[in-house]
Formats: sequence, C-alpha cells, structure tokens
Amino acid sequence: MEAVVKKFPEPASTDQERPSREEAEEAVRTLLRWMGEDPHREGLLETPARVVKAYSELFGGYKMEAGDVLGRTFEDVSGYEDMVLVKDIDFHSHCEHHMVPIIGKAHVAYVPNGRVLGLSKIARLVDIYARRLQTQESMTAQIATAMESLLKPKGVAVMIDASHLCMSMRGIRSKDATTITSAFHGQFRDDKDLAQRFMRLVGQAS
Ligand SMILES: Nc1nc2c(ncn2[C@@H]2O[C@H](COP(=O)(O)OP(=O)(O)OP(=O)(O)O)[C@@H](O)[C@H]2O)c(=O)[nH]1
Ligand SMILES: [Zn+2]
Repeated sequence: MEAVVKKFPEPASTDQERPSREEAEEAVRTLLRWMGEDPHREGLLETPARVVKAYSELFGGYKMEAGDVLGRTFEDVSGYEDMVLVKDIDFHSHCEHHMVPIIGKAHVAYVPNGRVLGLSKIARLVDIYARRLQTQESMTAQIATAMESLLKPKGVAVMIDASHLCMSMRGIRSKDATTITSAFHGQFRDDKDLAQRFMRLVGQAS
C-alpha cells in the first residue's frame, strides 16, 4: 500500500462568513415560527440543536475531499486488468433546489491502469459527494472526474439511479419516477462493448 495525499480541485466550501452554531440554531427557530410552530413548547426546545447536529452529519461532505479517500492505491493484483465494478452503492443526498432528499444507488466502474483502489473507497467517494447539496447530474460528473483525476485509470463509468423526494412528496407528486444519469470516460466511451457490459452488469441492458 502506498499512502499519497493527492490534491483535487473541489468546489469551494465557503468557510468564510460561515455562521456560528448558535446562529444556525436560531435560523431553525425562525423556520419553526414561520411554519406556525412554537419553538418554546417542550417538545421543540432541543430541536434546533438536533437539526444542526443532523445537518452537520448530512452535509459533512463539505469537510472532506476526494483525495482523502482515493489517495491510497495498491499495485499487486496479479496482472488483473479488466473492469472493476462496485454496484448498488446506497446513498442519501439532498437536492440543491429544495434541500429535500435524493435517495438512490450509484454504480461505479473503472479499468485499472496498473493500480487499484480499496473497494470501500469507491463507496466513500460516493458518500463525500452525496453529503453535499446536489443535482444528480453534478454528482455523477464529480464522481467520474475525481476517479479519473486521482486514479488515472484507463476508463471510468458512473451510473446513478435515484428518486427525488422533491418530485414525490411535493410538487408534481410523481411517486414512482426515478432518474438515471451516467458518465462514461476513456475506454467506456470508446469501447461500446465495454460500455454495454457495464450496462448489463448494473441491470440497465439485457
Ligand atoms: N436537472 C435536475 N433537476 C432537479 C434535480 N433535483 C431537482 N430538480 C428539479 O429542479 C427544478 C426546479 O424547478 P423550479 O421551477 O425552479 O422549482 P419548483 O417550482 O419547486 O418546481 P416543481 O418541482 O416543478 O414544483 C424542478 O424541476 C426539480 O424537479 C436534479 O438533480 N437535476
Ligand atoms: Zn429538488
């Protein structure tokens, strides 16, 4: 194993002018009052602190970078050089338009160029980007670009299949709609058979 801390340009997490925990809790009290609630009733007294604590977990991806998890790779795989696919990675994210959950699965494949990743690191990468406000398209592209920049594989394919609660619990209320996005780089873009094999393995082609 080789530990290398790799830098990767990330969307800025705006540390400047970041409000304090107290200000964030006050903002939750304001929302509760706006909803018609009484933030001073017993059941809600601790709610602002709980919401801020939950948000710091749900949006913890701003404190992490792809290089933190993709920096460690290893080489000794006895000459294995086919696609490596980690599929059905469950994730929970939040859409940047309504801050309502996106729930889905990510499938990530790459063709190694000598070095491979620990498999859990791929799920950790998905988790970093999921724990930010997202569009499904951006999340798909960010995962693919991070894999490509940090691992430099021969190819990367990412597919995300997700439900947007902003489409089911509000708005159009289309409860069964799911959205599929994909990104194909390198060999997955150039080799139709490889792309087709990926699609079959993730259950999107027969
Ligand atoms: N492309 C894309 N759109 C998304 C995603 N998540 C939510 N949206 C959409 O963002 C759009 C925002 O549209 P607006 O018209 O500004 O907002 P809105 O009035 O709340 O829209 P409705 O959901 O149609 O009620 C909606 O069509 C959402 O379905 C995403 O990941 N990708
Ligand atoms: Zn939304």
